[in-house]
Amino acid sequence: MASPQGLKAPLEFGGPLGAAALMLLLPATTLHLLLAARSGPARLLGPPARLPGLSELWSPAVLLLLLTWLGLQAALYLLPARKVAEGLELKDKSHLRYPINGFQALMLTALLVGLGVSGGLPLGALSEMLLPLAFVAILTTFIFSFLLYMKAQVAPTSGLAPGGNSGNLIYDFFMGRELNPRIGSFDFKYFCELRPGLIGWVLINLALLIQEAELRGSPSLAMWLVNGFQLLYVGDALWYEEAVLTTMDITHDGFGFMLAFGDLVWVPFTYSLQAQFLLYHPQPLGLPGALLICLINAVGYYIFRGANSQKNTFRKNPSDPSVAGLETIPTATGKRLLVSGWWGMVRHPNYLGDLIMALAWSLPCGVSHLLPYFYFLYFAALLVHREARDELQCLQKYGRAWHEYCQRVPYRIVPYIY
Ligand SMILES: NC(=O)C1=CN([C@@H]2O[C@H](COP(=O)(O)OP(=O)(O)OC[C@H]3O[C@@H](n4cnc5c(N)ncnc54)[C@H](OP(=O)(O)O)[C@@H]3O)[C@@H](O)[C@H]2O)C=CC1
Ligand SMILES: CC(C)CCC[C@@H](C)[C@H]1CC=C2C3=C(CC[C@@]21C)[C@@]1(C)CC[C@H](O)C[C@@H]1CC3
Repeated sequence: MASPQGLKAPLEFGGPLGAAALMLLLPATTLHLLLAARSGPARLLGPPARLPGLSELWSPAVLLLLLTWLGLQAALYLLPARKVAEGLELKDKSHLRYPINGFQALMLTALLVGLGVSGGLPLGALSEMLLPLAFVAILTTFIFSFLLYMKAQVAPTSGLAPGGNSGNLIYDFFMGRELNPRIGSFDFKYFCELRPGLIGWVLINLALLIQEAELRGSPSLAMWLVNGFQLLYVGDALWYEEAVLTTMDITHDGFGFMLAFGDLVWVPFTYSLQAQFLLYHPQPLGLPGALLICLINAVGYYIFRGANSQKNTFRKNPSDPSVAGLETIPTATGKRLLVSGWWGMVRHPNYLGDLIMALAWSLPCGVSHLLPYFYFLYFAALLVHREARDELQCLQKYGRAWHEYCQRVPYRIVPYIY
């Protein structure tokens, strides 16, 4: 297949070979982490204690459960929204419209689950189904990505992403060809980025907490902390849902296997790893330790939210009193870059806050195992890679102004270190 004109972009992730390797490695890692969390030694590295048979992985009933979940979230997405936001300008100068009702979807899901649990729904049993659920989610993601790839064949060239149209089938399948695949007003990428995976993640956490209460009489303090911190993070993402419209995932990346897998498999099944670990490996945690961990999470959240809100307010209305006094660098595009406040401390202060929170999510699991620190380690690698991708795009957008910003704010994520 010839690549459409004007869409040539340097290959990322090691090209087709790297993409093929990741498509094997990422599902295998997900299953490995789930198995390791349940095993006695809970080893992050090394072979799993045992390999599951196909009968433990495949279940039509679990597939039905997953499809019901996706259907429920799609129905909530289609409900009237408090606001409809416009995305950034597209190549053809048009703007797409997006419903802002993610937080409403979270609340309605909580209401439905609450009603279900009080009516006898055995939510704790979900914790026993995570392995087959992840397996069917992986299969579903492969099929979904194939359908997205086929849909892109009939999309107009202006609707294709800059990165996923190399002409190599494997690479383009992985990166995603179409930028904003939609049927009518239903936007698949926007829907997947924030709803089924993120809300699924907190639901899995809750199931693990309920299961722990059933097993041991009450949930442990460590389990409460992990549930509380991650619920705050997911609630925040959905409350500030509109901010996702300016992320590179929405504005730049195509929707293919990488994002579909990240949203539908990676987030719910690996981001809940700490709670999974705690169910099978209870950890003692005293009040002073818990308070210290809460403080670490609060500091991380303060930086994360402060930095994100400062940039979002500035981009929406630079004369807003909360940002009007900040120092800025003008760029040739007419946009300005903040060079004081949070964005004068490091070039990605929101990543710093996010990483501090990631550490706080692992600490309740103690220091006896590396496994619960997987999220922190993976996330540090993801943010370093993401920061390099973002800076390249900023350099292309802002040229000399970006160079000046880098000179004035030399550290990327951690002051005086990186
Ligand atoms: N938990 C997870 O798995 C993940 C979480 N995240 C989180 O999601 C959030 C969004 O992150 P991400 O999408 O990577 O990008 P950011 O929110 O960091 O946005 C980057 C963009 O901000 C603008 N910008 C950069 N520097 C400045 C400045 N000095 N002044 C003004 N604008 C500036 C540029 O866009 P422009 O100039 O065009 O406005 C740049 O492209 C973050 O909080 C991150 O931590 C991200 C990935 C994964
Ligand atoms: C499959 C690979 C390992 C890479 C997968 C990456 C995805 C898991 C992430 C890419 C960008 C993401 C964002 C978020 C979740 C993780 C993914 C989907 C947030 C929604 C998390 C909450 C924040 O407040 C906003 C984030 C936007 C980007």
